[in-house]
Amino acid sequence: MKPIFCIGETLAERESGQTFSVLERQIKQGLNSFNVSDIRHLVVAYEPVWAIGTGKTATPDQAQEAHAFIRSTIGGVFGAEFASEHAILYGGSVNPENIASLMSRPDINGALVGGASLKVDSFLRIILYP
Ligand SMILES: O=C(CO)COP(=O)(O)O
Repeated sequence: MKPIFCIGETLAERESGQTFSVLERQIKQGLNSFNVSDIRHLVVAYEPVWAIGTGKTATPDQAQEAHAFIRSTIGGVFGAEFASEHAILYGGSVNPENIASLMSRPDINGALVGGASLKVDSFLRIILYP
C-alpha cells in the first residue's frame, strides 16, 4: 500500500499570498515524525483545494512554482538527494486538455486524477497523452 500525502492551499490562502507558508507548514507538521526510510514509499501530491473537482486547474506555471517549493522544502527536511528523486504529483481538475502542459514542467512528475478517471475515454487520453 502506498500512502498519498496531499497538501495544498485554499483559494483565500492563495489570494492572500500565503501559498508557500501554508505548504511549508503542511510539510513540516505532516512529515514531522517520519525519517527518510519511512517516507521513501510515500507519494506527495500538490492538490490546491480550489482546484479539486471545480474544473479550475492550476496553470502549469502555478503548479510548477508550488512543486519546486515543495521539493525544496522536502529537501530541507530530508536532504536534497532524496528530494530530487522523489516524485511529486499534481491533482486538481486534471483532464485530457491540460495533462501535457502540466507534465511538461520539470517538477511535475505525475497526476492524481479524480473526476476525469471516471470516464474511460478521458482517462485513456490522460494516460496516453500527448
Ligand atoms: O482530488 C482529486 C484526486 O484525488 C482531484 O479530483 P479532480 O481531478 O476531480 O479535481
